[in-house]
Amino acid sequence: MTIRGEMLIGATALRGAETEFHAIDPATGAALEPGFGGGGAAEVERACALAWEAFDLYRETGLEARAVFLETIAANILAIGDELIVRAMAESGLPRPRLEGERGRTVGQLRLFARTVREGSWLEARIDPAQPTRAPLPRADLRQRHIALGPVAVFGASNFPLAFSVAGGDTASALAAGCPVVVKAHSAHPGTSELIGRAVQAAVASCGLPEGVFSLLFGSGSRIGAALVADPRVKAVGFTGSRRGGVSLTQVAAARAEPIPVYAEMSSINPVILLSAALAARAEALGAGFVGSLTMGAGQFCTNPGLVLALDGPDLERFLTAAAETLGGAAPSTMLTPGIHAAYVEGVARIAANPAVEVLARGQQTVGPHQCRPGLFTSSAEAFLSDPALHEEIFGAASLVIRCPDVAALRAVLERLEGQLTATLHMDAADADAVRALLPVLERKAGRILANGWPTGVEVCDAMVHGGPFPATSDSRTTSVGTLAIRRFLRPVCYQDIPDSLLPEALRDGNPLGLWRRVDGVLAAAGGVGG
Ligand SMILES: NC(=O)c1ccc[n+]([C@@H]2O[C@H](COP(=O)([O-])OP(=O)(O)OC[C@H]3O[C@@H](n4cnc5c(N)ncnc54)[C@H](O)[C@@H]3O)[C@@H](O)[C@H]2O)c1
Ligand SMILES: O=CCCC(=O)C(=O)O
Repeated sequence: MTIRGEMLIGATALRGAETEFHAIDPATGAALEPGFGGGGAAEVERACALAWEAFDLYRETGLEARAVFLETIAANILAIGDELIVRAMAESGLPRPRLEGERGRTVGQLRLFARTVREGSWLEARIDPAQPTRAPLPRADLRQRHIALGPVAVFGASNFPLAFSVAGGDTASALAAGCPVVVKAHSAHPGTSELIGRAVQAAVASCGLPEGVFSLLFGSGSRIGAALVADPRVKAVGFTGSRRGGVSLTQVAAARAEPIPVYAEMSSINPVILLSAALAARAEALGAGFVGSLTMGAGQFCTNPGLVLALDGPDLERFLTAAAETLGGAAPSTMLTPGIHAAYVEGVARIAANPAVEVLARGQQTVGPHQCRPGLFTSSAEAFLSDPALHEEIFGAASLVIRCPDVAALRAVLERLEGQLTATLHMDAADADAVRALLPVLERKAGRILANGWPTGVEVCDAMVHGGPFPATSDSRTTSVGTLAIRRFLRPVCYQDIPDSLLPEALRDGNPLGLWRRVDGVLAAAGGVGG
């Protein structure tokens, strides 16, 4: 497949007339060919018009047809072959094994949503049959299902150029829900985006779907990104990126004549709590394991463990010695973009200059451009509680260990934290009482609570929650990874006394889709009303 520097608007491919830009290979600083033309108002208008035109048809595609569409996208992505991996490596600085794994995750995610679509429980069909003789008042026939919200604007993330980008979780879950998608590509990996975009575009065509089901735009976030979110035909937004970008888009969405939901995943420092018995039993192993998670992918994971809490004492010293030793040997690795690298260097300089912070260890010196030199820092609970600057995420392999004088201080630090994607507990049996005391706090703070693991590496499955209170996300009621993500793009509709032949199939008496439905209060397997 040839990368042409073109946007994909419905079935067409065209070059944007706005400012040309190139992807940068962060490992060399060199500009990659070809150049990409950014889109403008005309392309946003066309993509949104096509998406709106496609909406009513696409949202009523049969479950099987929609599932096959998702599976076709997955097959088309695999069919691109090594060109995809080579281009993604050049545009992101990420190594081959990581990108091959991410491609597997992306394809698996699409197939998981195909399974979800076929199974149909996301329709949440509910039927309360009429009770014409009920006294004192009869009950009407009431039936509920979920329908797609409308066209969704998706912002590709820089740090997962496949799994959180053009055909990543936001796109897969929106398409699964029945929503057309307009992607605003991340300018860090436009070639990867075009390759994946063409795979989706080809699937739309071969599955006989309306062309507006998918479009891909390039260009400036504050111009076409904001214009897309402001467009009245767009009904929801999926975003993974910076806190500033996510907050700005929620403001654009809230200021519309018709405000819409923005599902922005933004910032998290993912606290890790080392409880006393666990620390006593395996401080050295914990130190090494922690650094493995911290330095994975140059620390450019939203699940990166950026904060460690433990009671001060000899066992914490053992942990710190092991972590410092492992981190001291950690090789530098290329970061995603010059901008992300500059923000990391600035963040590390800022924390290192904080008088309440000790620099415990740095990784090996960098040898190339835009490389991340990992950093490990320590401070006290007292300093953390009095200085909000210490709560800020440094996107990259940097982490702060807080020495807590007692359990009350540890709990106070937790209470002071903003919302998080994850919270991790390292515990042994003797820590059970401490865990019981902390769990209610962690439930309030985080979307996922882990025991004796590391937060990096999110499983794509039914039970996953990759979300959490602000600023982890802009809407804590859902997740951007896993099958529950489909809910973000659905809303319930109730049909009262609508004749059976006019009802959507999901709600008809004969249950032609064979769904699990709640009928007269009872969750029932395939079968007609009353059957
Ligand atoms: N939470 C995460 O998983 C995560 C992932 C990547 C980056 N980040 C953070 O974001 C920083 C910058 O990285 P990035 O470029 O990937 O993120 P970003 O938020 O700057 O950009 C993400 C996407 O949003 C668009 N965008 C940004 N601001 C916008 C605005 N005001 N209006 C409309 N669109 C806008 C961009 O054009 C891009 O397509 C990193 O240093 C890091 O701190 C966080
Ligand atoms: O960067 C955000 C996603 C992190 C993730 O998916 C993972 O840790 O696997």
